[in-house]
Amino acid sequence: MGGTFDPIHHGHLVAASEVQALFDLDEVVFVPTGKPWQKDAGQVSPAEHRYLMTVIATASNPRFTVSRVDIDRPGLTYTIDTLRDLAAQRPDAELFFITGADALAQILSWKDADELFELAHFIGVTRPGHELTDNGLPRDRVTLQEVPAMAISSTDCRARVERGEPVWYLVPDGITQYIHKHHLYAQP
Ligand SMILES: Nc1ncnc2c1ncn2[C@@H]1O[C@H](COP(=O)(O)OP(=O)(O)OP(=O)(O)O)[C@@H](O)[C@H]1O
Ligand SMILES: O=C(O)c1ccc[n+]([C@@H]2O[C@H](COP(=O)([O-])O)[C@@H](O)[C@H]2O)c1
Repeated sequence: MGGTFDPIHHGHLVAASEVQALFDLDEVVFVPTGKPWQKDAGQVSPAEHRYLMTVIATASNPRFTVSRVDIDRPGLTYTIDTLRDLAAQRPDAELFFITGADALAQILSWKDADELFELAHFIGVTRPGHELTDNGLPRDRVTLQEVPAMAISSTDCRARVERGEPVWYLVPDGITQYIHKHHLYAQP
């Protein structure tokens, strides 16, 4: 599962857990982006903070791991490179890329979109406020999957912290503590 994870929240974790169980996946690899090219670079927290929060949030699940491939690769982050790196590290694995309905709708604008579908099967999960459609996508390489709806976004979590509002229970407890300890999201 790729994402900016700024911060990781329970929407990500529920989606990953549900897909792991339904597709009987051996491992869910969370891959924090290095430099997401479709997001404003100045607005994204340093990669090491996002990586560490992802490690903390996933530590208790034996099937969840975190990969540094995107944050250690210089330059902008493209999923085509993520999948090539993961495939090289796990030559025998069948790869699935878990993504939200909003990201899936944009996938044809991603770098080397055609080749993406050769490297992985894409699982698009429901996300409140975004319709789940696979228009124009190869049916045999994309599966749409309903997961329990969690109306949580990283944008909202950041805004809540900035306004001094709680994010308890939207993110794992360790993430709330990490955000406060490191004064993320422009807290006073
Ligand atoms: N509540 C949610 N339910 C299901 N999928 C989600 C949810 N939140 C995010 N996702 C999906 O997880 C992936 C990574 O998301 P990302 O890290 O960008 O989080 P985000 O909450 O969308 O962040 P932001 O609000 O900063 O854009 C994306 O594919 C996104 O669609
Ligand atoms: O490869 C691309 O061109 C591309 C463009 C936009 C997003 N992505 C990937 O989609 C995932 C979710 O991205 P985001 O920005 O919604 O956090 C993450 O793994 C990104 O690297 C990939």
